[in-house]
Amino acid sequence: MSPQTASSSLQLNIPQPPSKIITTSPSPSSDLNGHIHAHSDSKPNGNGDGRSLLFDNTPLPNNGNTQTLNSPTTSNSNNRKSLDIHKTPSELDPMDLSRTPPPRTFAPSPPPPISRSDSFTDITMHVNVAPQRPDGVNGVRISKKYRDESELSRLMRTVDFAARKHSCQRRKDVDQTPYINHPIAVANYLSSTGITDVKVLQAAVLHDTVEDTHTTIEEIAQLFGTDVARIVEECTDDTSLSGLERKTAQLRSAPYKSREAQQVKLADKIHNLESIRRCPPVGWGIKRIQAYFIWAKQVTDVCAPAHPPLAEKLQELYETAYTRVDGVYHPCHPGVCGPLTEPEKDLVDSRLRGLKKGDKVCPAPIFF
Ligand SMILES: Nc1nc2c(ncn2[C@@H]2O[C@H](COP(=O)(O)OP(=O)(O)O)[C@@H](OP(=O)(O)OP(=O)(O)O)[C@H]2O)c(=O)[nH]1
Repeated sequence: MSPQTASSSLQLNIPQPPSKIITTSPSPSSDLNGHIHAHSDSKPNGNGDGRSLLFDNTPLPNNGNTQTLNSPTTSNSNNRKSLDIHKTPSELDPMDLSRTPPPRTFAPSPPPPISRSDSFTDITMHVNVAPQRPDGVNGVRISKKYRDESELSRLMRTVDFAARKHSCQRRKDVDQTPYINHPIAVANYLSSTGITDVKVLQAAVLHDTVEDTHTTIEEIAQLFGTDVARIVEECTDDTSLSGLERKTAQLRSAPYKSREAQQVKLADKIHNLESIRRCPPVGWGIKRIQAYFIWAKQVTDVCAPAHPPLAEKLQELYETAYTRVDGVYHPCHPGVCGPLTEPEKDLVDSRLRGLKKGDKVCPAPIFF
């Protein structure tokens, strides 16, 4: 949790259809009962040695019951990941996320399955979700005064809203970069790689507001519409879970998120990974960096078909990202990275030059 804000949480019931087939539409991202959790926390500026975040990257043998999720862009075909969708959660080793399946069938009387045809993940899933309530996000209408607004104006209002919400928060890097730089960068990754759907860009800008600030999904629905609110909800982790549980939950729910939420996820991860490569969070050792890369690749491999241009950039990052810790060069993703060349060593050095714990940080923000 952030040093700036106290932590509290409230639980909201977001109404959903009683039972539905997940194709590319809203997912059980927060939990599978249709609950989402709105939090008034800010990001932990936590440090750690990564001991609790070490994930096995060993590919599973395909036993015929396994759905293989392939990155479309990888030049490294032996890095494909398999998710066994037939084990129950209790059969899983929580430390072994490469073996973590997505949730199984939850609907008591499932309707006929419909295949996901817009991507080659081709997984069919029934999820039992909470019944619709009239007071949830489905019943929320965007405020009248915003209904005739231009898209550009709405996008700028979104950026302004997120900037206010994140104004007290800082990233975990040594410079304590203003937190808002992250959601803006996430939206920029999307718009610069061909995403023109303003709702996706708005959701990218807002994607951490519910998880990390005093913002509710209803507030977002009222100000920016239910489509944006749903994407944000899909990108919101349940912060009542432990860090490891959240990582597991992201892996499990990733295949069932809407295309739009998967696009935001890809951009979110690429910015976090680039940030780690350029300037790792203070206190992160190599084990924690590698654990984050290994886990992030598992998530982004699943989301890759939603936006191939970003998936390609991610693959390149996994194959080339090195970092240096205590004078030793390490691949950020040990399973995928190629050998480090001399020019790349210089690149790593120039990125990390002068970076050390306890360095003077940016001036403190001015509050009005
Ligand atoms: N790389 C990087 N991450 C930072 C920095 N400052 C804050 N973060 C946030 O920290 C999270 C990654 O750190 P973790 O240790 O894995 O997560 P945790 O603090 O939430 O447990 C990301 O949260 P998230 O957006 O919810 O993403 P994710 O964990 O869902 O990927 C990221 O946005 C920074 O300087 N560099």
